[in-house]
Amino acid sequence: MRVDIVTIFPTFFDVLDISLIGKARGSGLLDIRAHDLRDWTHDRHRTVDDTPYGGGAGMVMKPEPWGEALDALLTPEAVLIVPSPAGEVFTQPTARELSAEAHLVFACGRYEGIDQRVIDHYAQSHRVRLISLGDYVLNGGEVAAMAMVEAVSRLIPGVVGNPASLVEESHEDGLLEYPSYTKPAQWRGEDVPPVLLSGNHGAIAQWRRDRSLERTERVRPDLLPEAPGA
Ligand SMILES: O[C@H]1NC=Nc2ccccc21
Repeated sequence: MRVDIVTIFPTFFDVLDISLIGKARGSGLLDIRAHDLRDWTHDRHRTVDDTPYGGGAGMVMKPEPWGEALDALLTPEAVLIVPSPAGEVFTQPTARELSAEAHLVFACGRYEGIDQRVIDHYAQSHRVRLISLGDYVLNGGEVAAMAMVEAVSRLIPGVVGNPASLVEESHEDGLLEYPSYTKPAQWRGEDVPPVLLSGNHGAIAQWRRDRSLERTERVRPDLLPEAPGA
């Protein structure tokens, strides 16, 4: 998978050089590149924003630099992802969908966002998706893009060493993950649940399922299968 990220803070994505994503980049499984939007400006101040038509606080990102950057980076099959609080909420099914794509281009907006004409222009020729991380306010799209790149990349075969570890995870089966334990069997007077030491795989699977349902019911009842809209 190829991933292009356009941002005014390209060094923000240096962190992608480490850990699993870094290894996958090295092995060619992932081709992730961060680009500085200002490379597509031509004035002395490398201007990327201006005051909003209609007035109001804040600044809006100008369409020209975005047009030049996206013309340079988009391929016909690319999905243009615009992190935005006005977008669909990013979920594990979204991550799974996007992990099947060949090319993702993230347009990270700052300030009050990107001139709407950029989104409308590319929607005529490409699949464009506005995606929100959730109902809270960030200063720009970079943190959202980072979260999405990690959630999507780890689903690509070969990126995460043991694919089985992708299955028993929170939200993979639609429920929250059961609690996990490792050695020592006793710690500060607390014992590991005995069933986990029993070697009875059927009982262990049942215990884990019960804990997963219990936790989901307590913390995220909206995820339960019979919940409306689940
Ligand atoms: O305001 C944030 N809320 C959720 N997602 C976002 C994505 C990009 C920019 C800003 C946000």
